[in-house]
Amino acid sequence: MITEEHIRELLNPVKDPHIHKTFEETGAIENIKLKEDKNHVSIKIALTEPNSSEQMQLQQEIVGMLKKEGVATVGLRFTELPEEQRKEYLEAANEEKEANLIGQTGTQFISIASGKGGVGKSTVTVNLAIALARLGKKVGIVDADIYGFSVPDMMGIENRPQVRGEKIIPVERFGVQVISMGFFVEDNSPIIWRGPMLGKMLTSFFKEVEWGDLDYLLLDLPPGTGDIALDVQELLPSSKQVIVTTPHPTAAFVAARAGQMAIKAEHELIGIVENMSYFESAITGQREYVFGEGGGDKLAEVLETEVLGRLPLQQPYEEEDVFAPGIYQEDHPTGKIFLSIANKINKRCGK
Ligand SMILES: Nc1ncnc2c1ncn2[C@@H]1O[C@H](COP(=O)(O)OP(=O)(O)OP(=O)(O)O)[C@@H](O)[C@H]1O
Repeated sequence: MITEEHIRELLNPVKDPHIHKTFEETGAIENIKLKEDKNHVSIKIALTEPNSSEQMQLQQEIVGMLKKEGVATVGLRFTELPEEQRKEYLEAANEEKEANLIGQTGTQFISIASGKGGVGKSTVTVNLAIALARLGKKVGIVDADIYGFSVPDMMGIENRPQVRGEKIIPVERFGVQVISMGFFVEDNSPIIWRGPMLGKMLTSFFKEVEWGDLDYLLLDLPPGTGDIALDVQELLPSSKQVIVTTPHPTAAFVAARAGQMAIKAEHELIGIVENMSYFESAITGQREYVFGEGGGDKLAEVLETEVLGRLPLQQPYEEEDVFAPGIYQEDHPTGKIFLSIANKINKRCGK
């Protein structure tokens, strides 16, 4: 009959499927009981994620191993590792996964999401990235808004990325490293993308680009809660999210769905940016709430987060020497609001 010691020896190198640590490292084997008369073994094992599909596979693997050693029947019981240990392991595994993706550790991914199109998501992404760079941070943008990529135009980028060896070098503008779907499309022609291609495209934007050392990588996602948003949640499990809405209650209601999806996937919501909040008359200074009021606050209440800032309805200055139609200069009233939002985000991310 097999001994307890032999079972431990056999199972110690088996890995917890979600964190790639061995049972010996996690202390997963909580209990082993042998019934010699019936040649029966029962084992209690603690995992980071019990009841997953990976657990079924593991179960078969362990039963197979023990039967090979002559055990007649095997009873397995799975429990969860203690919460603190579990959290620590999962966070480390997430970081490792993301570091493998872009070839470095310590980058905070922030996805910029909205419920519907045209609310200013790309405007917020590029200006927030530039504001973070103005604070001295190393910042990148992935323009993953495949149907409506507008980042290159907004930033006035005319050149295309260079290729060095196997890697694509992002285009640098205003101190921000940029990769956009728009760089890889001829003549602005529309693209028809299907599910699996989207996932591949996003992975290439991380893996095949030489990002260098980044503090923040901002992702401009397509509006809504489609495939790309799901891919991001899968690929970047510790990414945080900022939601852009207009003050109109309907826009906020739609944006709530994007936020709820992030919460479900345990992604931290940093907060809401309310865009086109008001129009301020240059003559009288009086504010008019052209698109309604209260959307951002309502959304923050529903999603239990805060409004990071409210942006007025106002165009950037047109400066010929730095012509970039979507960028607010540092001394522009809206540029100052972006700096204040960037400061809040920086504090929240502990950078
Ligand atoms: N606060 C603002 N004041 C004036 N114009 C703005 C403001 N915010 C955005 N815009 C303008 O509104 C238009 C849409 O903005 P933007 O492309 O950022 O939205 P989006 O949500 O990313 O849209 P899409 O989902 O279609 O990509 C742009 O022309 C932009 O310049």
